[in-house]
Amino acid sequence: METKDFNERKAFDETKEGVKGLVDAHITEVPRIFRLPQGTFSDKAPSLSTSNLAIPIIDFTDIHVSRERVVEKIKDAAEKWGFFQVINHGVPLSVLEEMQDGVRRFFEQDLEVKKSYFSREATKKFVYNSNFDLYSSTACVNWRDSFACYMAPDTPAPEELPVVCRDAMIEHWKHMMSLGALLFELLSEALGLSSDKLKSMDCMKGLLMICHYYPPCPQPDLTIGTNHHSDNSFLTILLQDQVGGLQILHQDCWVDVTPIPGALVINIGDFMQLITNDKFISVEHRVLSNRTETRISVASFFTTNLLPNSTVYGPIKELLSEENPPIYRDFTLEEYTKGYVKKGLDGTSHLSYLKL
Ligand SMILES: O=C(O)CCC(=O)C(=O)O
Ligand SMILES: [Fe+2]
Repeated sequence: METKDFNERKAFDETKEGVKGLVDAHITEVPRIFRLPQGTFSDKAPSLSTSNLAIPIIDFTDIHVSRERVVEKIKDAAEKWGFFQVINHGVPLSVLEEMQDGVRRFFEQDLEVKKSYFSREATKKFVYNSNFDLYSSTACVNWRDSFACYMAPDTPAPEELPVVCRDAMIEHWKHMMSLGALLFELLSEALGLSSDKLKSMDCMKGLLMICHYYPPCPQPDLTIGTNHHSDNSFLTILLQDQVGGLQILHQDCWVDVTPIPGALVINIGDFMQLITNDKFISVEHRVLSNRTETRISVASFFTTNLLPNSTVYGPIKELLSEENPPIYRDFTLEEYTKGYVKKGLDGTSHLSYLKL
């Protein structure tokens, strides 16, 4: 990173006010460090023929009576899209709405209180900052502020969480654990394995909750809310509001993940692609900025990421054969995540790092 770039990033960081601070100061032009390289949006625009493509929507209403049908749909979505939306998943709408309100309350609270949570220390339970990869990524800084908290395996005590979003986070986390358990069962079945296979591999041991706040942007075409990336998780459950802007790369086209009230977006992460030996795919996605509205999202990542965890993962033996030999070497989540964080969301996949 050039010195000029570094200095500008540091100055931004030291305000501890994030992107919201710039917007509150009524800037009219996007600062240099947030600007995308020219032409970014012209490479893979959704073409006319694919603009009506939509990621699968799976209804869990009758899951108890038609589990096989749901498993079939999940299998198809995990193999071809890496993304699907779930409706009638059992998480009450009030819990989801309260979580979004909690995120808004956190970012819009008294500035000094908010700044007291500002940190880049990976060991802290709860951290608020803007762009986790601010000092490592060579890509432009993103138009987004975030806070992050490991909710499992060691769930924080309520006092360790900000008062404005504490109850909402705990309630949301409980529901993510039960929905996560169901999803890991269904995914195991979709792989032709016993229902508890993925859970028994500790895929849900860790849950990292990251809440994003995307302020409106005066020049949305010059920057981006989240650079394209795939997730370093086994599975991610995403709650997005109704603003829109999330897109996934499908058959070389960017496809909108259109918000559906009450739905949750589910996506396969890198670790799932690795252990399924590419049967399920971890798909790249990004978030566009917009001129008028603040967007809020809550991502629940099933992973222990940087927490100490010596479990060694590799392609699941039962899925391998002579015709389907392992594509990836063994790894730990910590090792993978260190490389992922160092690289940052620079638009390249980290999966190739483990290729045999
Ligand atoms: O804000 C979103 O909708 C997506 C965020 C995301 O992709 C992530 O946190 O990995
Ligand atoms: Fe993501």
